[in-house]
Amino acid sequence: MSSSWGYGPSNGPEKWASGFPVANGPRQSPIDIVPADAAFDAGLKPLRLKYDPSDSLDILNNGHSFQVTFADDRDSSTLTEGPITGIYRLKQFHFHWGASDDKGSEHTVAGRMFPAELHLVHWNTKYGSFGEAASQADGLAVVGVFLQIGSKNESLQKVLDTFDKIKAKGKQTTFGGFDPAALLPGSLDYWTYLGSLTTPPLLESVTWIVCKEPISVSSEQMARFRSLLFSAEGEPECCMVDNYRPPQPLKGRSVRASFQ
Ligand SMILES: N=Nc1ccc(S(N)(=O)=O)cc1
Ligand SMILES: [Zn+2]
Repeated sequence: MSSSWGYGPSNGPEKWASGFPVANGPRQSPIDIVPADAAFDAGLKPLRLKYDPSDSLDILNNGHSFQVTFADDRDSSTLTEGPITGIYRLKQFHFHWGASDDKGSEHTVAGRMFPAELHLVHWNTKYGSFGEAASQADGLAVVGVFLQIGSKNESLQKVLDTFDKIKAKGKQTTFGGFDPAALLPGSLDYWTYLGSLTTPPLLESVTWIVCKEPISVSSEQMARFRSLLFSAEGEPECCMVDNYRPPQPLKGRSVRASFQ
């Protein structure tokens, strides 16, 4: 199971627990965020995101999503402040999306699904590498941003313009000089809680930071996401859609808000 997990009826989220028992653990992600239940915490600091476009390296179809990978050998693209302590380096960003505009996000807000969700993945530099950090309770911090249907997102379009080169699983191409800050909403108000990776290995090492304000994406741009394939060249074509895990039980966790 561990090498062939996916989002289909035979290998999807309902089947992951057999290969990854932590799937039923106490701090799994995503969750449904209920704003009325999220207590404002005046002790939460504003997010401090400092990204260097020269750190962006390449874009890859990994068979589950596509991801833009960053050089992480220096403190040049970092997340500090917010709910975390220390310095977390940006490793990659990727998305989750649906087969139609009425679904696709992993986190939901009072039961509302968005057509897609962006994840900016950072690791705690006290652990030396992403791999080491991923197994630590405070090892990772992921900033989640919802996408909602509206005007065309010109920054996102730069990413979508590479899709002809990464249509199939395993394809990658260079992608330098991209500033991920251009994908952030105007307000960095956020909800935060302790959770996990939302795909196998589902490690419970993530401080989740979910932005309240979505960014825009046009319906035509969402159609471009759906032109990617889960399948590799030479395999029967399988459209990359519905690559999201549904919300998981809160199990007594609290969600805090950085805003009133
Ligand atoms: N193996 N690396 C991963 C990194 C981030 C995520 S997520 N979707 O939780 O941001 C999942 C897996
Ligand atoms: Zn993700």
